[in-house]
Amino acid sequence: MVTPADLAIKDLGPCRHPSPVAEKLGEKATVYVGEADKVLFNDRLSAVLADASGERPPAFELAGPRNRVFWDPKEVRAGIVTCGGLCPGVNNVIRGLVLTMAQSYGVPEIFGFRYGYEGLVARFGHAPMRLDPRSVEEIHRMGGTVLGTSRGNQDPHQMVDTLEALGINVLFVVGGDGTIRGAMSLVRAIEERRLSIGVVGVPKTIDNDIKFIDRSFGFESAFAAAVDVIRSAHVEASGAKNGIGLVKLMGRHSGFIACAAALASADVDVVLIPEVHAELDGPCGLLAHLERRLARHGNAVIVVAEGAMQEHCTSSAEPMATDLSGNLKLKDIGLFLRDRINAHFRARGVEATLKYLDPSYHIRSVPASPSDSVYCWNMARNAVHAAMAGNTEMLIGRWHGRFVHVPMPLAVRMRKQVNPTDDLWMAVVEATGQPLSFY
Ligand SMILES: Nc1ncnc2c1ncn2[C@@H]1O[C@H](COP(=O)(O)OP(=O)(O)O)[C@@H](O)[C@H]1O
Ligand SMILES: O=P(O)(O)OC[C@H]1O[C@](O)(COP(=O)(O)O)[C@@H](O)[C@@H]1O
Repeated sequence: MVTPADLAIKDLGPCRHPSPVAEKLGEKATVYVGEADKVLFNDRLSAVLADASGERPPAFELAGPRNRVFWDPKEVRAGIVTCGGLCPGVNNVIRGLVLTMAQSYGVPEIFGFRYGYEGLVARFGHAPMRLDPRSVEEIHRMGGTVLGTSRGNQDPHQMVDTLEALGINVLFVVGGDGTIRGAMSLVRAIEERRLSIGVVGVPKTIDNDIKFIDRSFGFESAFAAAVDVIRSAHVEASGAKNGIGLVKLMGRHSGFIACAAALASADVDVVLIPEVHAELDGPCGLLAHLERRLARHGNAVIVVAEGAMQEHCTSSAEPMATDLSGNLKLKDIGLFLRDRINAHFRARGVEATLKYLDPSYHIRSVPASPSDSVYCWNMARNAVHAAMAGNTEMLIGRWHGRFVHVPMPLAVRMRKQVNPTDDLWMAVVEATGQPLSFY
């Protein structure tokens, strides 16, 4: 077995050291490439990956400030862009990037590109914002992103045109898997032109579904907001005869928000997530379970992740629509369940009162919680340290409690999902008393 001490720089696997930016500048390159003791080797992950694909396990360089930096801070013109869906803490990350660049390194010019990757394409006419410590002083108090965001693919060459025209040499992308893929195509275009521009990512996902990020920023704030809504659903359900509270939460492919919010509220009787198949009908189906629950307790609270049970409301004949970024547009499982549950009890002559709550956009637009605020700050400052050290095509990860440098291609290779045989799902099953699956 390989141990950290065995890992020389050449064994860093897919990490790009020295970075392509450093390689291009040859003699001028002074990038600090790390030492063996700065490398985090992950046994558990190695076992998983080796089993699945026989591939060499990845090793991550620990994040943090370096003794020597690649860029002369006085010559840095930095850019920040935020893409995809909103998430609590994006403003904290912007603020952290600006403050660390300006105050720790003395970077003189920082541009905030507006409305996601659109802001990097001249024809949209979104002039970049100038950012400095003063302009970002208060932004962490608000949800959302002061830069704006968007979905939709943009031509990487047109985006590089803008970076080149403004003389940007370090770009921070704050976004999810789509944004990271966009950043990778941007890096290809930068390389084709043999430019020296580093691209560093801060992973953003309310769904908590990016690999090598134990817990994504904003996730905790979002599920804390969901807990309040679940409480209301519980109050409504308890106050009615055969009361049912049905809460739909975000989570396209991963049910982390639903699981965490259900566990934190302790008021939930059924959790439905994309990773665990659920039948509606039959003795082991959801409807029969609900009937039994109402007979015994007189009320029930259900939390459903938006990506759960999609097979019940889509037909294979009907092509799935996509949003501008190419993400599948899901059918509304909340409304579908509301109607099916109501119809089921009506058909049986059982008087039931169902209240449906959909707080999706509410929970992702709240300001960051105190612990997410600390986390965002650490993500941002480590991203700046990584960028100043000359890294590119990487993002800041948090893996087994350590901030690390994760190559972008590795981060998007597979999606993080709830494992139905692992602790989180077991905890949900034990807390709710629901079966392992409705199947
Ligand atoms: N494969 C891809 N190649 C290039 N750009 C992409 C790709 N996938 C998504 N993008 C772009 O990245 C941005 C954010 O992607 P999106 O999927 O909307 O959100 P997120 O980054 O949160 O997953 C959008 O502008 C989108 O068009
Ligand atoms: O804002 P939109 O386009 O309605 O998107 C909703 C989607 O955005 C999310 O909140 C986050 O999605 P991304 O990570 O792709 O940005 C999903 O949970 C949800 O399905």
